[in-house]
Parts: sequence; C-alpha cells; structure tokens
Amino acid sequence: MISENDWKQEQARLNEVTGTLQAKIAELEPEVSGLRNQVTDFRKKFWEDVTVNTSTFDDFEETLYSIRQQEALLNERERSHRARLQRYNNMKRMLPSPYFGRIDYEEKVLGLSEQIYIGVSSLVDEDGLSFLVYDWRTPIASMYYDHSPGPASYATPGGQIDGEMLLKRQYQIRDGELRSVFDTSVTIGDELLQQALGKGADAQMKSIVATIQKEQNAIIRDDQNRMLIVQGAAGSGKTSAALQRAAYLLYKHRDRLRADQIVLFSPNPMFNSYVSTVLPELGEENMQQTTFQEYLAHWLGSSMQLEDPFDQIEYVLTAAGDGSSAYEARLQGIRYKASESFLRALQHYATWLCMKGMQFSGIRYRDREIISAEQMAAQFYSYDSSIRLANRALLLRDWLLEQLTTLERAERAADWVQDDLDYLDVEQYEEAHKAVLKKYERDEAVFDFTQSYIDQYGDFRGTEAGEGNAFDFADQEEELLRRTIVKASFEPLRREVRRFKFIDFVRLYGQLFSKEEAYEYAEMTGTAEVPEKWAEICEQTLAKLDASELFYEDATPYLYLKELVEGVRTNTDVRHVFVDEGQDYSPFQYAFLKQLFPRARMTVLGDFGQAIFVQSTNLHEAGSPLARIYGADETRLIRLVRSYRSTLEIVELTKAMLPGGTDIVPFERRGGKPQLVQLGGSEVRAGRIASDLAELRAEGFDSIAVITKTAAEAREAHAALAGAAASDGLRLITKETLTFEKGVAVIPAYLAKGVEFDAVLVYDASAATYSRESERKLFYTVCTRAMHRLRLYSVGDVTPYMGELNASLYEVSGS
Ligand SMILES: Nc1ncnc2c1ncn2[C@@H]1O[C@H](COP(=O)(O)OP(=O)(O)OP(=O)(O)O)[C@@H](O)[C@H]1O
Repeated sequence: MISENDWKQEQARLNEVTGTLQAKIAELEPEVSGLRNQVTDFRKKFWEDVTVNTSTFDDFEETLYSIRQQEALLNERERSHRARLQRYNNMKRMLPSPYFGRIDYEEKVLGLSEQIYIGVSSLVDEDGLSFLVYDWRTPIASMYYDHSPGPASYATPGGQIDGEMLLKRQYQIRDGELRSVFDTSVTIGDELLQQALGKGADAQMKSIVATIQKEQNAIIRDDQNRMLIVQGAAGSGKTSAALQRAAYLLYKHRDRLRADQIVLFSPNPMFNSYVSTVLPELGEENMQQTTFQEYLAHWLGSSMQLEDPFDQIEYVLTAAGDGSSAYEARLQGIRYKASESFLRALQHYATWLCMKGMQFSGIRYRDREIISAEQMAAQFYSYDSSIRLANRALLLRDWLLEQLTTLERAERAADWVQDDLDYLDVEQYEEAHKAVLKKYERDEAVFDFTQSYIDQYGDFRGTEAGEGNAFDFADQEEELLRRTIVKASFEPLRREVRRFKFIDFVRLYGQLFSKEEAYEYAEMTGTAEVPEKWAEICEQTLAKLDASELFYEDATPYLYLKELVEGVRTNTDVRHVFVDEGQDYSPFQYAFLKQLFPRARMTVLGDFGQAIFVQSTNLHEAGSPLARIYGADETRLIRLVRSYRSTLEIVELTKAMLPGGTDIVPFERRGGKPQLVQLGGSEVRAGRIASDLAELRAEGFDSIAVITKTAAEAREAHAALAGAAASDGLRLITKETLTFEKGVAVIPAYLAKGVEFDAVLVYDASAATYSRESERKLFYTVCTRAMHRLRLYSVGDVTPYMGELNASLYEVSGS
C-alpha cells in the first residue's frame, strides 16, 4: 500500500481524469446520436437522390455512377461516424476504471521524466496535448509488462528508447472509486494477478490486460514472424494471449487491418461463444471465428456427408477396447491421411492425372446423355502435355460450355419446345412481342436490345436465323421464345459445368484406394510407403465413399485434391490466421491452411500435453512440420510454462501425470488438495456426486463440470445425476451446444477443451475407463480444466495415471 499523501494525490488525479472523461462524453453525446440519425436518414433517402434511368447505355452508365457516388458518400459518413462512435464507446468503457497501471519513466537522452498511466484506451487532455491515459498497446506501455523498476527500454518505430523506470504502480478502480493501489518491485505485482485468478469461472472469458505477464506480452506484440508457435502448458494463458494479440494487431495496424481480416480457428462452436466477448470488451470488433469443420463443410457443400472430428474421436475412444483389426486399420488410416507423406502423394497424383486416370461424369439432359465421360476424357487428354491439371480442367470447362451452346441451338427445333410454346401465357408472348417491336422501332435501340438481350440471355450474336431476313413479327417472337425456353432448360447444366460438376471427385479420390497392390498406388502417387493395413484402409475408405460419406480424416485430403484439379481457392484478404488448440491439427491441415490464406501470418497456440487426437502435431519438437511451413527464418517458437488457471495443488497433481510435465510451474495460489473418492460400487456414484455438487455449490462455486470420457458416457451420467436429484441447473453439453453457461455441465472430455470451471468432477477415474497410454493426455486435459477444486471418482482400481503418483499429491476418501 502507499502513503496517505500519495493516496490523496492519486484520488485527486482519478477525479481529474474522470471529470475529463465525463466532459468529453457529454460533448460527444449529441454529436454521436445526431450522426446516427443522419446516417439512418441518409439510408432512407438513398434512392431519392439517385435518378434511375436505364433506357440507353448512357443513361444506364449515369445511373450506375450516381449510385456509386451515393454509396461512397454514405460509406464515408459511416466511417467517420464509426470512428467517433468508437471513441465515445471507449470513453464510456473507461469511465468506471480509467486505468490500471502507472509507470514513472525518465528518458536517458533528454532526461525528461513522465508519469504514464495505462488503461484499455488512450485519453488526451482538454487541449489535446498530453496523454492522461495511454492505451496498453502503445509502445511505451509495453514497459509496464516487460520491466520492473530500474533500467528499462522500449522499441519505437524510430528505434529503441532507453531510460530508467522510477516507479511501477497498480490500481484497482471500480465504479470510478479508487479501491487499492500497490507499488511493485517485481515485473507485475502478484497481488492483482492473485485477485484475478482467485475469482470464479465465468461464462465468458475475460480480458487480462491489467495483468499480462512478460512472456505473454512477447506473444501479444510479436510482429516480425510469419509463423508464431506457442507451446504452452494447460492454463498458461495461450488463448488469452491470442485474444489480446488480436486486439494489439488491430490497434497497431488500425489504418490497414480490419477485424474481419483476422480468422480464429477454434476447437468447437461453444468455445467460440466463450471467447467472443474479449475483443468487444477491449473496444475492438470481433475477428472472424470458425472451426475447421465449419470451413470444410462450407467448401464441401451438401454433396457428401462429412463426419466431424468429435464423431471420429468418439469412435477412437469407444471402439478402442475391441482390439479389432478394423480399428487398428482406421487408426493407421487416420495417421497416414494426416501426414505430409500423403500430401506429397496427392501432389504426385495430380501430375499422374495429367497423363491418365481422370474421372468424369457424363452430362445428361432430358433423360439422355448429351456429352459422355469418354468424350470428356478424349478432349482432356488431347491438350498439350505441358498444361497443368488445373488449367486443363479450365480448358475442358470452356470446351464443355461451347458444346452446350451448340447443343442448345440444335435443341430449339425439338418437339418438346413446340409443346412448351403452346402452353406459354399471354404475358410472355406480349413481352416477346414488345422486345421484337422495340428492336425494329429505333435504330439506336438495336444496341440496347442486344445489350439487354446479352445481359438476360447471354449469347445473342446477331447471326441467328431470321436476322437480316424479311421482317416477320411472328417468326421473330417465336424464335425469341424458343431460345428463352431452351436457354432456361440448359441453364442448370451450365451452372454445374461452371462448378466443375463434370469431374467425378468421389471416384477420383476413391481411385487412390482402389488399387490394393502397393505398386499400383506407387505408380499413381510416387510412394510405395503405405501403412501396414493398407488393404483394410482402402476397403474402409471406399465403403464410406460409396455411401457418399467422408471420414473426417479424408475431408482435408479430398478437398485438397479438389483444389489441385479445380484450381486453388484462396482467401487473399485475410492477414492473420490464429489456430487455437493447434496440436489437434494435422501437418496436412496446416499445409492446407497455408495454401488457403496465402497472404496471412499464422499464430498457432497449443499444448502437446493435450494432444488427444490421433493426428496431432507436436508443435515444438525439433523438425516439427509446423516449423517447416514457412521455414526456420520466419518462424518463432515461444514456450509458456507457468500455469495460471488451477491452484498449486491441482497443477502439482496434473503435471506429475504428464511425461515431461516437470517443466510446468504452478502459480502460487492455494486451494484444497484434489480428492479421489473410492466408491464402493457404481450404483452409489450418482448419489455421491449429487451430494458433492450440493456441497460445492454451498461453497459458492457456480460453474461446475462433471466430465466424462465420451459423449455416450455423458448421456448416461446426465440421466443418472438427474435421477439422483442433482438436476437443478444440470446441463448436458453436446457437440451441438453453442453457448457456454454457468451452472453444472455434464460434458465429454474432448468438448471441455479450452474452457475452465470452478470445480471439475471426473465422473469415472477408474482403471477400467482410463488405462491406455494413448488416453493419458485426455485425462490430463480433463483434470486441467479445474480452477479451484478437483474431485475424481473411481470404482475398483484407480487409473494408473493417478495410481503411479506420489500419494501425497491427493487425498483419498471412501463413499
Ligand atoms: N496474465 C494473466 N492474468 C490474469 N489471468 C490470466 C493470465 N494468464 C492467464 N490467465 C487466466 O488463466 C486461465 C487460463 O488461461 P487460458 O484459457 O488463456 O489458457 P490456455 O493456455 O489457453 O489453456 P488451455 O490450453 O488449458 O485451454 C484463464 O482464466 C485466464 O484468464
């Protein structure tokens, strides 16, 4: 705590800042609401100021110009309105707690010293000359996170500034009131952090700007590397750092980076909701948030039924016990299809396809095939052998469109067209009549007619029968109507051709698995290295494809192959891709992401200790595929070893479960030891958990998770607990759950990734449920979700991950 005199001075300063904020808010208030009305008004009147006239080409151009002008004006006003609104909102957000830190800094060269107050946003004084509060993202504020009092420097665009930090102070200000002030000599006083971490879990993640740690600050401000990899222990603040990093980038590059140019890939939709409030809390718009699955489903469309990663892992976990060859084959398949070696195999396959093997679907029209797959293949392989696969596909597409045009012309004379003509209604005839009349009425109108005809029907060339012949209204009308009818019937075919539907991707991908002999596979892909159970993998993959379904592990390679053939679909607008839970993505998926976002930098955050999927990638080992993506020169790896989420006792237990876990450093926050409850039988489990839930609630914990191994077990647990009168606020979380809420959640392990709870009850920690080495990390992930309390229930032998630990790390009780 500080002296009474200092306190008074701080109080006075807080009053001054609050006064300035209030004055500025009051000043902006009418302007902001005025602006808002203006824009709505303007939108309403948009069309009043635009003259719409499309009768001639010039009129049309003028109309277009006038619309564009209106739009530009509106955009400009909206931009300026948005900027002012943001300033206004920032100040309102600052009012209850204008700043959280201060450093007194004396610059070496000029010898000037300044008091630098740091908050979520900057505030300048009335004359606009000096900063009352510095935004936490300003270069000077970085010293608050990186240094303790003493020599301190910071980087600016103009070079490094050196000097001396004379004081470092932290504040707790609530509702405009100074609650506490600490002077600190360490990097960041642990008091604030202690308080922040001691609180209960929230339904939404919170911003950590007041207590960012030095190593987290390095992640937040790294702006040099194309690839930033963060390997951090459970609860070390990876997600938090990622979100503050997004806010930092948006601030630093505010003139050229928009929030929608940052994409966050998260583990599941519920996680999206959990983290969605952090950026708005920091005064920034949210970045784009998605899951890889959502992305795949979007590009694959509805043609294939796509398995999701949760069904995949549910299978891996539940079928593990059967020890069947099919299970082993599936696992081998998952690993292989996730590998860089399969990626290279597909690249080779694309070259091979330039010589033979392409798979096409014939085009059918009115129950007959009008262009056959063989014709397409003949055309495709008639192109010069040097032309790449994707370019050939384009050439073939254009060729097919031409063929359709020819076929369409011929079709106009068909009998069915005459039948359709007979059933047209009067209006359609009248319209055709008018169009023909107009064509001949005015010479200059010919151009417009042609133009509008082209706009409407696409291919008028003035060379059709009737053109230049004796004028005959009836003929002309009929001709026009015939064209219209046939054109409409060909349109779906054209659309399909434009979308490359003439390529049979299912067979094309399936072909890779159709040759069970390794040498045939080697011919197509250039590699003879296939997993041991290759024949079974082939069988499984083809069976799925036959049912128009895709295993999750096939989805990315399938899409990748599609892109090799159709040409790569890239998103050049996105500048930053964040991948959370990065250990869950395969090397193949990373290569795909790189290709998808060619102009983006990547930030991958993960923990290999929580690698629960078969296809996981080790983020930090030497020679990690991740480091190869952009090369060592453009890659930086940061490790986080301090764990903030859980109490010291929980971290001590969980780190001991993990090979290599000794590096993990707990934050010094105490709670009770984890408890292992040895149940007399599984029939007493629900009753015991129900009474523990009641006890934990009485202690004030209102975010509790009962975590099961699988979704099937979660359903069972949910039913059992509801029956044991523990149903009050009990929520079953499934992969479809979109929001994260307080209360008691029954949740399968893999859906609890990334989130946290005041208390975690491990529904079944018996050896019967968790004993395979491959599931150790899953168990670790489950236990590390707990902030304050961890209880584990076991019938019979406890899981070896616990049994092998020093018994002093937990307490044992009976049921
Ligand atoms: N510097 C910090 N100040 C305050 N709280 C922090 C800090 N760093 C982390 N935390 C808190 O620690 C908890 C864990 O953080 P976060 O979820 O970001 O970790 P993580 O590394 O992504 O965890 P996991 O990999 O286990 O999902 C959160 O409650 C977060 O608010």
